[in-house]
Amino acid sequence: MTGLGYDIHRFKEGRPLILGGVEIPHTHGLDGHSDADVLSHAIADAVLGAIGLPDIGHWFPPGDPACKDINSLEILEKAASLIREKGHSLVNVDATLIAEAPKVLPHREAMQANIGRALGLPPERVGIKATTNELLGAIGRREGIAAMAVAQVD
Ligand SMILES: C[C@@](CO)(OP(=O)(O)O)[C@H](O)COP(=O)(O)OP(=O)(O)OC[C@H]1O[C@@H](n2ccc(N)nc2=O)[C@H](O)[C@@H]1O
Repeated sequence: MTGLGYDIHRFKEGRPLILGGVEIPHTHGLDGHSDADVLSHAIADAVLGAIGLPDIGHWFPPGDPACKDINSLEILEKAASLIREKGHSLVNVDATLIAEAPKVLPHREAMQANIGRALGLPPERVGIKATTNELLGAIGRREGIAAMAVAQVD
């Protein structure tokens, strides 16, 4: 089965920028109730969607004090454990980050390692790409970062 995930977060000054569990130097971080790791959120929704489970907002409700500043690698761990509990196994995930800045690909291997560890996958089964939005729309105006992902589950 295949699952699809999408997320977007606004930039906010004074927050660290966390993507795939890696803190990336930048002028702004992302706003959110959790650590706002937009990449991990998109991947988690793809994993959950592959077997028809409710999305991350169901398991980690926005505004729930228990989720305040949560490390989103924990969200990935939860998604992967739900897959295993239901008797399925994760085959691979693939994601694209959409951001004008900063350059994220220098951090690709660190993100692959973190996400792979959280999901129980080797790094080569965690695809991470990035693209700009060619200066178009909110992402093009550097107002935030979006991510989309797919997951394959047996
Ligand atoms: C990771 C967490 C941890 O608290 O917070 P953030 O760091 O993003 O703020 C949340 O799980 C982040 O959940 P996320 O799914 O992005 O939040 P929202 O967009 O506000 O959606 C919350 C819930 O409302 C549901 N929803 C959303 C839009 C819509 N038109 N109808 C809906 O029923 C979604 O299915 C989701 O379960």
